[in-house]
Amino acid sequence: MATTLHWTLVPRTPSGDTDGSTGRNHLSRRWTTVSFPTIGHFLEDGFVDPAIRSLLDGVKVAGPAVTVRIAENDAYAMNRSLLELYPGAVLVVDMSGDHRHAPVGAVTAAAATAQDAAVVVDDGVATDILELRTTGLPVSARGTSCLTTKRVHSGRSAVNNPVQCGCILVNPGDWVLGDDNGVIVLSPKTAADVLGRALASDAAEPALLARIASGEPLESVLAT
Ligand SMILES: O=C([O-])CC(=O)C(=O)O
Ligand SMILES: [Mg+2]
Repeated sequence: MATTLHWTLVPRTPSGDTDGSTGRNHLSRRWTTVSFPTIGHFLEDGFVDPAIRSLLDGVKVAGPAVTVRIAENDAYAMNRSLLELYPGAVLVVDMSGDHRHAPVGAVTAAAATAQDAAVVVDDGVATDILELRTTGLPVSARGTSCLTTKRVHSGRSAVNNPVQCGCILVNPGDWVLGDDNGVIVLSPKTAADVLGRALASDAAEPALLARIASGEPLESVLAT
């Protein structure tokens, strides 16, 4: 079955950054050309627990993080974080270790879509999977459940603070890259450093594959 790639919009930052050469928008456009697994050839840190997987197929997105930590089933914290989203942003949800209550579903996805957010990465489960597929908003999560968050407040919830997601520390504004392979979180500096190296590696790979396909002895193709 054919799959659709869901690319992020080029994000507009809350401050209206439209930098054409070195800013966020420029980086976002360049992320669309790099293979995310190539980054795994260069870095050891920033790779979110692979148990957090895209619930939709054919997803490839990149955008800056808006974060929320949800404690004690607090659905209101999720609502507050939805109000902080901006075009191209990635909502990163820290469930404080709760992998039973789903903070993301049809209503959340509709609100995130209304804010032109790119994707939701949820260190917990999601719900309303049928509606999520229809909405088309990419959501990465540990799985699905019918048990949801509740209309309760928790003083331990927080929006746009550093959070943990899939054993990775995520700061608001970090780059979040996600595709069907998994999710990567990079500080702006690391992201800027690795992008050129990853693009160069991708550019070199077709020649390597062509040498293998042409029957060249593997001893001469593969470094030993
Ligand atoms: O309210 C929740 O906890 C999640 C949900 O069902 C929705 O966003 O539709
Ligand atoms: Mg729902």
